[in-house]
Amino acid sequence: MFALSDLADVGFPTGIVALTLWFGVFRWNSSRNNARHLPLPPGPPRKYFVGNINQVPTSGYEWLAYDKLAKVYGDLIYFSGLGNSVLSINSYKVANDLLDKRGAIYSDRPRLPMVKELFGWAWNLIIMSYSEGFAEHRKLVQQSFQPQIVTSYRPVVVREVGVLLKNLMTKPDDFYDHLKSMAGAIIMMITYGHQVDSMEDEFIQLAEKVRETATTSPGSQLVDLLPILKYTPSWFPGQQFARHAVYVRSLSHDMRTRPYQQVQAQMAAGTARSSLTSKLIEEHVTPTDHSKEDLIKNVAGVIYSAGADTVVTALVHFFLAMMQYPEVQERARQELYSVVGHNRLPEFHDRKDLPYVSALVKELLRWKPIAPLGVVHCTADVDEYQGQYIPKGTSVIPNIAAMLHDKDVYPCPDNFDPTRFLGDQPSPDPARAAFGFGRRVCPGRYFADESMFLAIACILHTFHISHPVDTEGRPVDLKIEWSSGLVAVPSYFPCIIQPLPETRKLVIDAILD
Ligand code: HEM
Repeated sequence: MFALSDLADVGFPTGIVALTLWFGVFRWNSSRNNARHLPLPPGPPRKYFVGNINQVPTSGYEWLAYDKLAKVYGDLIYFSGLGNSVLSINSYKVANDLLDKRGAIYSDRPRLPMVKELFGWAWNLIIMSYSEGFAEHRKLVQQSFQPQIVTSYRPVVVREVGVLLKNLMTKPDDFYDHLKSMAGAIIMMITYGHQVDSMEDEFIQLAEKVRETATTSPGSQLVDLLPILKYTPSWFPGQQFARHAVYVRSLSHDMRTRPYQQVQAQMAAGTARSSLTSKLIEEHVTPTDHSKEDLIKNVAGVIYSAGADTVVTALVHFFLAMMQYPEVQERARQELYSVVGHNRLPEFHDRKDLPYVSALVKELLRWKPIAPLGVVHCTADVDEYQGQYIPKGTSVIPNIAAMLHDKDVYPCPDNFDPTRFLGDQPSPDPARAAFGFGRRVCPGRYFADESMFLAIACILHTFHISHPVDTEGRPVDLKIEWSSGLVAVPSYFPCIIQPLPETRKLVIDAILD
């Protein structure tokens, strides 16, 4: 991965030309628009030429590094230099004031030449800017995941949770793979009517390859700060990422087109299952009008790319929390037994009678944030906030992890404690930050919440989860590390998963079609 200090690797002439051009343009624009000479928000000391942009955290666990800086500079930290400005937001209040309430200014995405132009992800709504068709794409995705529509996906979730339970019974050590397979199967069935039967499925494998390449957050690469570098040839010293880009571009292309083509072929043969894609094709594509095909490919592709990883990560955190907090696990199970009994699995309609399990799902979103820095926003215009000037084109990074671990809002934030959401004065719902903000808030949030609830309720109802111990009975050290991509994915850890005698039969009988 590149850091700004690697500038020497880029080669003197390219570096110096880029610096001069970008620095000059940036200085001219900033002074022209800040007519009242308001101060910029505080940040680390700036050096001549590069400013303080080289202090943007990029080396892993960035959310903790921002949080540390916030203790020195406050909730808003500003970095600038080389023609770029970055604003880190470290409190929910500021995120709500700017990203939610001033959505018209704060909902664009930055240019991100690395991800969009080199890696070929420009079609993906997650990083799409206003000018690239955001409104049209967003509308279609949002319509497909409104609460009323989400309830129509429930049979698919029920089926795949049943498969998950069976898999956990037969091969408990592979729980991580089973979760990936379940989340992928749900998304593929809803989006493309494609039945996933195992991790070997070609589309699950494709998503795995994409996941392997997504180890850094968009915006953290040198080429994102100095877009001119993308014009240097792939053999240029320090441009190894250009070669890697060719591979990633092919994955992006396949993810967008291959499942779509499968639906097209099945529709032509009359064998297609009804799905989001088949419905959109029926509504928008005619023999003489194919103009909406790209839009449909993009919309389906973004659901495929965004929907599975996030839910898998939340569920892996669930196993971790249950290992570490056996008393929480037992209380949730007792609630399930008292409401659902031993003769059937939990169902969606049970949720209203399961306050503790519902609180557990909320605590899961808060405890180990899934997307700790969300997705970077960008200002579409200049702005003023608390007497400070925020330039147009500023990349805005919400530190969601810090907001969900604010000890004034969530006391003892590192503890997994669902009771914080119960009683007369519950803590605020973490969904207000965990799913992002304003016009870019996660459109899949209702669906994610439903899938997580059912999987968690059914697992707790049928399995006991415990921490592995060594030969002397001491808990094994788990040595978990979290990745730095958009989703902070934990590394594999061992976990003991055993069927409960009371409900074992329910897993064996779980209906599969
Ligand atoms: C626990 C699960 C999930 C979490 C924590 C999560 C979180 C997020 C966050 C933080 C963002 C960025 C919002 C912003 O820019 O402020 C986002 C965007 C997005 N999410 Fe999710 N997400 C989850 C599940 C899903 C699912 C299941 C889907 C699809 C079915 C989905 C689809 C999307 C899309 C399409 C965007 C981009 C929206 C845009 O840029 O306008 N997400 N999500």
